Amino acid sequence: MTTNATRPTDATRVLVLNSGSSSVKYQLLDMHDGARLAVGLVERIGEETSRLVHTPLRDGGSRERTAPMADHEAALKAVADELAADGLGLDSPELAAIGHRVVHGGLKFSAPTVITDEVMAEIERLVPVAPLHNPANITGIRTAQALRPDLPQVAVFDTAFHTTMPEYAARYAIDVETADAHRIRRYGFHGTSHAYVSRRVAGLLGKDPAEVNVIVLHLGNGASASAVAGGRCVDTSMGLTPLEGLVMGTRSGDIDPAVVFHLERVAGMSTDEIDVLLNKKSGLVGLCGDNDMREIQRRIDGGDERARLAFDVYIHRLKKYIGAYYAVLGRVDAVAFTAGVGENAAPVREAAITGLEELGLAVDADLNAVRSGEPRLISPEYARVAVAVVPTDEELEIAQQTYSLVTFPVDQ
Ligand SMILES: Nc1ncnc2c1ncn2[C@@H]1O[C@H](COP(=O)(O)OP(=O)(O)O)[C@@H](O)[C@H]1O
Ligand SMILES: CC(=O)OP(=O)(O)O
Ligand SMILES: [Mg+2]
Repeated sequence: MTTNATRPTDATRVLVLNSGSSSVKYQLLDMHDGARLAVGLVERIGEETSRLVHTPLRDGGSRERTAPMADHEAALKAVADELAADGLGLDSPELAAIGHRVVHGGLKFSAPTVITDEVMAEIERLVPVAPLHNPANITGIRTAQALRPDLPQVAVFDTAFHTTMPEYAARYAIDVETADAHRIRRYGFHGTSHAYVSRRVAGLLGKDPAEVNVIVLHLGNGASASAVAGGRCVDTSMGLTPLEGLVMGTRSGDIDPAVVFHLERVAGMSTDEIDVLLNKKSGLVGLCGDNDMREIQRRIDGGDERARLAFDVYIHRLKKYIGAYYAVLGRVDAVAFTAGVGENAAPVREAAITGLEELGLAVDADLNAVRSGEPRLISPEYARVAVAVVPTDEELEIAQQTYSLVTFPVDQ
């Protein structure tokens, strides 16, 4: 569908869809006053135990619906039903646009983009380098287009924030012609979160983003680190795909690439089997059978050695990236933890920073133990470098970028 869709005059609401490999997070916001009207999450899409938790914020309280949702289309239709039940349906004339998180935008998209046939074709072309994510994003866009063909649909790309990386950080040291022919380079992901968190940290320090150097640690199911100098990304741990870098829930992060040849030649595994091994059966789940940090902490408390080893491998990798990005930045003003693990797992934060005192880094045990949804400092006052916890808000960032694009369109 080639879209001529424009924002209905006076419409100020934006629906944001963040479609993950097996989940959809969504928010409906009124950009006129910044009010959140509804937030929700569909988990375990494709399983018998799919669950939708919908929270209409005007009335408070959550509604939970547990029902098998075979795919993302079914999940999005269930979301549309929940919104409609609160009089916030997708048919509302107050809806100005729908904003979509799109994980891989390659090099073409360094800014939010109104989705046309050409944009869709590019997102589809990138499926092989974001196999867990772009297909879900595409289904989200198609389902939303079918429900509201008249509305502008906007893509906000995870890769966009990283397009400022210098060439020497983005290039792999492989044959240049081969790399260029196949567009092989570091793209980086979670950019919307890295951008949002690095800005919020500057605010927390009472400084302008242009003045501060920050290491952002986005630790969710997928995890990545980035080095942000004066508001611009200068390096990040994910690469051509979201597989490189930190140890994640189910992904290995960095390994010797020769492991792949070895598994093919010696273990007789197919390329597809190795892909599944590294993306879905590795990381924390591969090391100890669990990918949820809460469960891993419970097991460690009970003396479980495999969970302890998984935790130690996770922390060791995290420390290596903090050290690496410290060196890349030269001067660091703050290290910021974000996403599910970074925001909630105090033992992860403590273990990652312990031993880095010579770098000016320390965590105050009492501040680290505080549970809060607000951005906050957890370093002692004497520390040279601030350590912060900053809840990420990819949906708010996507809503703001979507709304400003449909309100003040730029030539694309
Ligand atoms: N209270 C908590 N303590 C420790 N870890 C948590 C807690 N809550 C969530 N997590 C971790 O956060 C992960 C989900 O993070 P999230 O950022 O929502 O990931 P994603 O967006 O990739 O789905 C869970 O798998 C779990 O490991
Ligand atoms: C890019 C990526 O890994 O995203 P997520 O953490 O949502 O899986
Ligand atoms: Mg996430």
